[in-house]
Amino acid sequence: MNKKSVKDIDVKGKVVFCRVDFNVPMKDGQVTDDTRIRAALPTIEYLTGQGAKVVLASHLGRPKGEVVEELRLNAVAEKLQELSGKNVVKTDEAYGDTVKAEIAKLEEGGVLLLENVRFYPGEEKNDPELAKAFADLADIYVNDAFGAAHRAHASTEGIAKHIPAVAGFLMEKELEVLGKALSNPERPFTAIIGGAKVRDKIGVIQNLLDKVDNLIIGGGLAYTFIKALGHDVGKSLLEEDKVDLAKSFLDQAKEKGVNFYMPVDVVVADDFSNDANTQIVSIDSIPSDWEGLDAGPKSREIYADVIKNSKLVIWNGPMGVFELDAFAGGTKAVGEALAEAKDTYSIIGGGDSAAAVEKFGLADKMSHISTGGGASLEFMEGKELPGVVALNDK
Ligand SMILES: Nc1ncnc2c1ncn2[C@@H]1O[C@H](COP(=O)(O)OP(=O)(O)O)[C@@H](O)[C@H]1O
Ligand SMILES: O=C(OP(=O)(O)O)[C@H](O)COP(=O)(O)O
Repeated sequence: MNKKSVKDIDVKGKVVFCRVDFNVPMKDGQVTDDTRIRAALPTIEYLTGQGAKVVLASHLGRPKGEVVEELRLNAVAEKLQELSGKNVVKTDEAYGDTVKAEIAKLEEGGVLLLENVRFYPGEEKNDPELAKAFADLADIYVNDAFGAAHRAHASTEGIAKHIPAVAGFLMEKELEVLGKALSNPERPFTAIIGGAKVRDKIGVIQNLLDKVDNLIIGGGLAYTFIKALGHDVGKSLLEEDKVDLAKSFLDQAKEKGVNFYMPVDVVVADDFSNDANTQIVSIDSIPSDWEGLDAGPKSREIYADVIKNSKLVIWNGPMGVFELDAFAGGTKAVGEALAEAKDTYSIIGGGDSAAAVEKFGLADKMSHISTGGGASLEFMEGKELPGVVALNDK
């Protein structure tokens, strides 16, 4: 990497604004998967060990510039305290005089976690004033939030214009591992794209079609493609205005010789809950008031077969609503197929996908679990990540 890292600067006694991606899955106010917090520990431990005063910043969810009580970072601070064994001061704001006063009280090696940076409208707009307000808190900026590196926001990009800006260890490691695997990919190369962020992910497919041999579409993303084939999707997740785009991807895959796989059958439910009535239906028979929440058994078999015959697989986004046991089967099947495919290099990307393999006890069987979903996809597309570009060159 041609960017400076924490090792290239002296941080002793300095206030370091360290952007991390603590956008972790939560339920009932508790952190349900701490992968992203654990992944940031090496940088935090290095900085504190060097005598820096560490000010951590993260987003959680998509509060859209407003305070959303459930998206405060208090539970994350507690989890960090437990995992790091260090006292973590938590502020209820992310900049300003109160925060400055708390930072002034920090000792060398102390850790403070700011409030969710997305409570401020300026964060996602990359407002220069907010970026300056963040920079005013610290002497040095460290970006260790690989999962948010594809976002040009005030705390991931704007701030780097004001103070020395370097990469953390997680950022470095992700770029190195992904760079190695994806610069000259082993073939057959398969991408599996699922999850719920349809708008984010559908655009990525265009570039993937020039890179991969096989493309598997699953999860909530699949229904826009099922619709593109002319089928009704009932109450399933659907981006109506992306149906034509999905249609064009189906055509392009044919032209480019990419094998395109999507579900042939799905598990539909009459309610978004574990107690819902469910049926397995072919994709041309989704009942109008039911929603598709998982891949069906035939689809799982097809996916497993493709995985078994691939040398490199990048998987981003669960195949169904795996958080509910009734709809976890498709995601589990893909995880198990990857775990069994010993000659296949498997890269898992995304907060929820990482949580899924962790939940099924398969995490140690994957070649690399990336903390970034969208970020790893954009990296794979060959796009420059704004959070990386903004850092100081070596
Ligand atoms: N068919 C579906 N309908 C609705 N939500 C789905 C469906 N399949 C998967 N999901 C949801 O997608 C979410 C993860 O999506 P996303 O954020 O795109 O993945 P990642 O964090 O791995 O990048 C999970 O919470 C899962 O419940
Ligand atoms: O969870 C994240 O992305 P991911 O779901 O693609 O892994 C990152 O924290 C970025 O979050 P965002 O997609 O709301 O900007």
